[in-house]
Amino acid sequence: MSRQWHEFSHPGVESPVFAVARPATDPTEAKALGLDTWRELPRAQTPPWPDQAAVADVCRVLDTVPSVVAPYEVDQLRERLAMVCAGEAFLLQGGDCAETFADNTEPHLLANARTLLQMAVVLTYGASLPVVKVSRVAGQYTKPRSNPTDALGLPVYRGDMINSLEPTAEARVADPQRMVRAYANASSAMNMLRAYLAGGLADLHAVHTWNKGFVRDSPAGERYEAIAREIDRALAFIQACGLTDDEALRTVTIFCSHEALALEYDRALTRVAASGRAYGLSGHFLWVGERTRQIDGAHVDFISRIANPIGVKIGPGCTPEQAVELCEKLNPENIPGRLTLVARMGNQRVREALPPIVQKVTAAGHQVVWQCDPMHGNTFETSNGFKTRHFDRIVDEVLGYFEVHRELGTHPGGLHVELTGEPVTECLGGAQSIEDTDLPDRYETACDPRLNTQQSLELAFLVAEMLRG
Ligand SMILES: O=C[C@H](O)[C@H](O)COP(=O)(O)O
Ligand SMILES: C=C(OP(=O)(O)O)C(=O)O
Ligand SMILES: [Mn+2]
Repeated sequence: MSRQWHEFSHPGVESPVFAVARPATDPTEAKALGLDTWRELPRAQTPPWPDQAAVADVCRVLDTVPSVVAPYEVDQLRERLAMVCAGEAFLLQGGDCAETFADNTEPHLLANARTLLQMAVVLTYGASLPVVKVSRVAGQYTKPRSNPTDALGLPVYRGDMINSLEPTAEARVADPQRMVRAYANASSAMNMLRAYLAGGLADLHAVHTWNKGFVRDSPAGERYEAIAREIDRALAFIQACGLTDDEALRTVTIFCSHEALALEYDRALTRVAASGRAYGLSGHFLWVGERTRQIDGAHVDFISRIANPIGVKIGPGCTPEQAVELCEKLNPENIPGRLTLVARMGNQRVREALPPIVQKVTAAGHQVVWQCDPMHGNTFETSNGFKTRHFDRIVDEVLGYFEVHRELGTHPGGLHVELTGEPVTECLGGAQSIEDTDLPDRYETACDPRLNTQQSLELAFLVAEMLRG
């Protein structure tokens, strides 16, 4: 057998891969691109930095470091999301509510990636469509909060990029140096993920073998056997056709995403591409949360200036008119794949709150990806003091979201979930019947309760059933 490898790929010198982006530090250029306009605007959830000069010092460092992602990757994601927009693909986004520096470890990152990939295989089969995989990773270090103080009366934890979860007054002081640590952690997370993915972590056969293990061991496995068997048969068919060595079966891309909340960080990691357009290169996909989506506010302005695919969370308080305004401001050129509207209505509201929004946005001709976040509208506190969500309500919200889109003839484009690849006990229910008395066993989240591995896969199988109608 000859031993040979391809040392060089040949993208061609015209390829965007060769087009190096530059720091967005030239004041005239930055002004023309509007990259600092947000600084003059009302801003919710501002990190309480005690020393603005220290913030500026840190940002000067981040202004010129190698970015976490590259512009051509960002464009690639936007193109894939354009397929979602056109009903030709499905979007799966998931990961920790809040990443932490302590948990930015290989085991944690790989477990989360593996769970996302396992879900993606099931959904690919269920939807008979390619699945775009986006993780909440490599930058999900900031949190908007309901109250400025916690139950102990301390300044609230706002994510590892801003302060520490440790419950002391000193640890809760916002520290801009944390942005440098966030950048270092984000870059190393992407570095490791890219390496494992290139090495075959996403091999379709391996991922399906893990899923078969899940079906075998899950108390509700029987319900999922039919789909698992069908996937088995499809893979056997592919093998019989001699397609097993296809590169596409072994490698996939996982894009990274986070909430654009600490705007100082995302602005500092903005670069100007060769095209002259600004890219937020702290992540492939940046979104603005329910608490910061004010149309004339800082966050919406900032993401309006970058060329990335972007998202906005919309809760039950969002009016159809507000949704249309967001589309006009964030995607004036109506570029497909540019804007994702992430509905997080709660299972009791989704069936009445979502249709008028979808109708109005569609009637106005806006092309958006419709994504369902069935987590954030279904959070409550148990009598023993744990912030949690019930699996049944999560499933019901997804069901409601599919019903709405089926009724309106629009594409239910994707799912956005908080999950981890570890056997935590943070959300109630699922086949393991987690109850409130089980929550203290492994309640490890730094912010919101995540689906554990089993619950994530169960959700994927249930959604695959829904997708098959
Ligand atoms: O992740 C989302 C928000 O940060 C979270 O739901 C707000 O949580 P809080 O109500 O505990 O502040
Ligand atoms: C804060 C979040 O969501 P939302 O803005 O929808 O509350 C989140 O996704 O963690
Ligand atoms: Mn959350």
